[in-house]
Amino acid sequence: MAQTHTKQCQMDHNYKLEKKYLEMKRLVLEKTEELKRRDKIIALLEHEIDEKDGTIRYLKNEIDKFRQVVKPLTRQLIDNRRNGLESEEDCFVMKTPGIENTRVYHVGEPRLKRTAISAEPLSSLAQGYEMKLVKIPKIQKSRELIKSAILDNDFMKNLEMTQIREIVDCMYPVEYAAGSLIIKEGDVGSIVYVMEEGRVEVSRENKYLSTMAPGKVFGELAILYNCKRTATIKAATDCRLWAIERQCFQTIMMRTGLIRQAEYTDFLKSVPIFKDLPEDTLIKISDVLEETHYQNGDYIIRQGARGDTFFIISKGQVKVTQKPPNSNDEKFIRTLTKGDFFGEKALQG
Ligand SMILES: Nc1ncnc2c1ncn2[C@@H]1O[C@@H]2COP(=O)(O)O[C@H]2[C@H]1O
Repeated sequence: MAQTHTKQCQMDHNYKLEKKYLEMKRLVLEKTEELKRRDKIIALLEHEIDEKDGTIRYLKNEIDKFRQVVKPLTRQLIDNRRNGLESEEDCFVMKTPGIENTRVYHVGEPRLKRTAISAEPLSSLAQGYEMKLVKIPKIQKSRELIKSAILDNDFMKNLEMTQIREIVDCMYPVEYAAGSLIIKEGDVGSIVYVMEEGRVEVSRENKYLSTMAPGKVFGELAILYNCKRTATIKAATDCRLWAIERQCFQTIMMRTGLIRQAEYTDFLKSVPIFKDLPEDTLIKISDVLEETHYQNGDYIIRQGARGDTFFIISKGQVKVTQKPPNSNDEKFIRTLTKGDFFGEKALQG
């Protein structure tokens, strides 16, 4: 009897132990699964951090590039001020012809005041820059690569599509062996490159800045801003690049500028108040005209705001309204159409 009782106790004990063991096993499995889930989250977060680090590095380099071009321009501005040139626009002359005409305002984009104006009319700049453009045949894949590299570059993405197409047409292939020097910091630059194959390393004063892979533009700053090469670029592997010479690049900029100048001059001739002005005055006015787009319902000028822009309508209609004092209701005054102008008080200073 006592033996049976002991056996029963032993069985109960074993049963409890087994139950506990199974419970522990379940817990271990649960925790292992939990750990795996957490490891996955950690891996995801680490990947996100890596990506963000990459973006930060990229943005730091973009800021660095902007600094490189702003520095000499600011220095020039300060020097000119010291030398007695008062007006900001008199001092701030970008020497690259046509560049100032490459900005395209997209619908809905807030309008910015032009900050860099060449003092010389386009027509005089054209002389000496115009050259015959030679088109280099290339496969569609390379054409796409060059185009998307330009559109990916903050300094070139605002070029017009016709200009981008011509740059794509004119780029010619060049090759550099691993280790060779492509651009030397401080040199006078004459070529803009697009990477097709390989990797290049960018450095300044022997300090590493970044590595560039296919689909990137480099060497654009010296050509766009007429400054010395802002960094050194070496081929980290064998590289296949596309290149375009400064003169060819400027001819493309110039051509579009001149075509636009002719279009604007023609437009001004169709506006009654301008039509009797001499041709050279019309050309000067067309050099400083900027095309701006507004969507239906957008306000162009607000009553009471300080005006600094004179507008001529080239397409569409503009409604003029006025709020009488002590009233919130806008009273319709008139509708203006093509050739009409407004904001003329801005011209009187
Ligand atoms: N911080 C940077 N990161 C990446 N590229 C740069 C940086 N600074 C300059 N560059 C590129 O290096 C090129 C050197 O010649 P450029 O100054 O003509 O144009 C420059 C840019 O294309």
